[in-house]
Amino acid sequence: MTLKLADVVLTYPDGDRTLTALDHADLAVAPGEFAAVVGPSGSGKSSLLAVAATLITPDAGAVTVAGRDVSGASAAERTRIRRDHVGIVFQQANLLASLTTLDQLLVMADLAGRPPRAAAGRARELLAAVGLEGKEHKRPHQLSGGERQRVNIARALMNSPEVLLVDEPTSALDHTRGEAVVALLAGLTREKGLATVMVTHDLAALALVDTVHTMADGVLTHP
Ligand SMILES: Nc1ncnc2c1ncn2[C@@H]1O[C@H](COP(=O)(O)OP(=O)(O)OP(=O)(O)O)[C@@H](O)[C@H]1O
Repeated sequence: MTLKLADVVLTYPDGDRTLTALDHADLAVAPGEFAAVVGPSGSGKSSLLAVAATLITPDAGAVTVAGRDVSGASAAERTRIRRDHVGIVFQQANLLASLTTLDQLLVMADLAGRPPRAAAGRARELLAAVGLEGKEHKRPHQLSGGERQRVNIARALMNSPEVLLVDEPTSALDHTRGEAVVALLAGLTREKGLATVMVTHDLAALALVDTVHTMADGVLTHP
């Protein structure tokens, strides 16, 4: 399994009580598997992604990312694991307004200390793979919402992650563009052997995933 959460418990302080956001959650995603997590607002879906992304350390349980046990890892080790093995796609593209499409991707390689020449080749390849050939020199305001989300996906793949975590990728898009973005994620997951987890409210998106996990009050149930 490329991504594995075992018996994960996560609580947040809530006044003089604690709120259980993840209640003994288990999740296993294999290479090339496209998994969806659905559930009502506040049920713990974003918390699950944050734990899988090593952004939050749970109170208990084990988290394995790309074969690395991150449970006991230091903050610096977690940052390195996240940078080298995890791609994260948020709801809003969060692109840097002044940068071209190509530079949005090159920044990622630069942060990871990769040589610029190889990075430029990879960035162009990824932009072609997400259907953005010819848009390399456009800035975010010159792109449509769907195109910005494609840049976001290409950027998340820049450092060749094994795990791709995607939070509500279609929420800012109309139905047709949303469907195209999910189809793109499904294709990339298979082609690149990614372990992909997508949180979604979009029932149409579920037609293209392999597994649907349901979250309710912090409890994750499996197909
Ligand atoms: N930093 C935090 N501090 C305290 N409580 C939090 C924090 N983040 C989330 N929560 C609470 O934890 C629970 C799970 O939140 P989470 O954001 O994971 O749910 P979600 O399923 O992603 O919701 P949505 O679909 O609305 O984004 C909620 O009750 C939320 O209010």
